[in-house]
Amino acid sequence: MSRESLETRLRAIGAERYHDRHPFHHRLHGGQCTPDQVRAWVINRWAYQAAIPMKDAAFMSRCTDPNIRREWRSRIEDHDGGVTEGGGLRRWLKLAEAVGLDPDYVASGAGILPATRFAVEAYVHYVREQPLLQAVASSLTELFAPKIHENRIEGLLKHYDFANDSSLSYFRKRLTEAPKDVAYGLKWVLDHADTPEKEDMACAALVFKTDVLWAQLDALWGAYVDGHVPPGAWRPGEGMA
Ligand SMILES: O=C(O)c1cc(C(=O)O)c2c(n1)C(=O)C(=O)c1cc(C(=O)O)[nH]c1-2
Repeated sequence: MSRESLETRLRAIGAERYHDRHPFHHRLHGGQCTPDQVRAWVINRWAYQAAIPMKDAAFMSRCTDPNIRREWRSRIEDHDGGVTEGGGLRRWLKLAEAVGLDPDYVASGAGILPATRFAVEAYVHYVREQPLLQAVASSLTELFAPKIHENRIEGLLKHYDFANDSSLSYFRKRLTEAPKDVAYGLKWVLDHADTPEKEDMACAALVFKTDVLWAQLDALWGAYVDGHVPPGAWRPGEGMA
């Protein structure tokens, strides 16, 4: 298979399975979420945000080639930032404050849905344990992230009072961060998936990752749209500023 056809295959996986197609995102971006459903999303998505730099550290701990580590380390910097200015994590907590939550509550990870925690942990374990090709390929959902971030900025600004440049700064910043990460990741995968078996492995990694993302939104829907909140998970009214 050529590089082009592998890239086409990877993009087709996104077109079919990326979480922009999930009904929770349609609801969120279309203005149909209640304030508590938005809060539930902010609280649970923190689990993913908090785990991303840890999975990138796990990835880097496995790289013997300093060239890969040099490229990869900005991902951790993007999320953690410096002591004074912070990074993506701190920007996420600005969103938490804007929707009325106590940022310390959100950052504590309390109230996160069990299925969300399991999905996020599965991603970190996957990147720690699978061959590097799959570990890199699993990050390629970011090929599809700028489009969902743009749609989200537009949808939230249009429909919700809490949305403004400050509360949505996380997403705005990702629009410039994600493309550089994914350009490197995609090239690396296309360079290294040089047999049909490896191509299949790269595609399977991307499918796995779309499942990680989808499962988090299924959990959110079950708890806060259908109303089956599991024991110990956040209940409206908790963790408010
Ligand atoms: O809002 C989203 O839909 C979304 C999706 C993804 C993704 O596709 O995994 C990431 C992000 N955002 C994101 O902000 C982010 O920093 C990020 C890092 C990664 C990764 O796998 O390394 N995915 C994503």
